[in-house]
Amino acid sequence: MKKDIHVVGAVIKENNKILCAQRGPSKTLAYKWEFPGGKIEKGETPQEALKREINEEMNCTIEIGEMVEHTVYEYDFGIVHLTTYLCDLVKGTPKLTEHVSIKWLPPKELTTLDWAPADIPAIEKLSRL
Ligand SMILES: Nc1nc2c([nH]c(=O)n2[C@H]2C[C@H](O)[C@@H](COP(=O)(O)OP(=O)(O)OP(=O)(O)O)O2)c(=O)[nH]1
Repeated sequence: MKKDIHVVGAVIKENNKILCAQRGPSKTLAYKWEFPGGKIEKGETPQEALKREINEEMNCTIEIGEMVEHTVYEYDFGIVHLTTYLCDLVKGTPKLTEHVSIKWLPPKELTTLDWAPADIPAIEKLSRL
């Protein structure tokens, strides 16, 4: 049986643009675009996990708002349960640490990137904003 992987992603919005991050070459889903975030650890709420991940990954602090989308997507390596939240930056500027590239795009241009398949429902919702 495939393992269930519970993941949270931050849709960070500033000046009507959304932060998009590109995965590195040595990762699963190499070079795909995603929302910064990661796996929820034991005992964490989704919100706690997301704040921790953004702190670790991008060196900044966020405030978490409404949920955007929840999707379940079966990859060959496991079943990803992805929940995305609208977020505001409260401290710091997102830095490249784990990702090879980051971009700020207006919602309507999000579909121009090659997103991880689990993200597509969120991208479709956001691109209609
Ligand atoms: N952070 C994030 N992960 C996503 C998104 N969409 C999506 O399918 N994923 C997948 C990629 C990973 O398999 C998993 C998140 O794991 P992670 O971010 O903590 O770990 P990782 O990059 O080191 O991944 P891995 O190489 O260990 O699989 O969820 C997304 O928008 N954001």
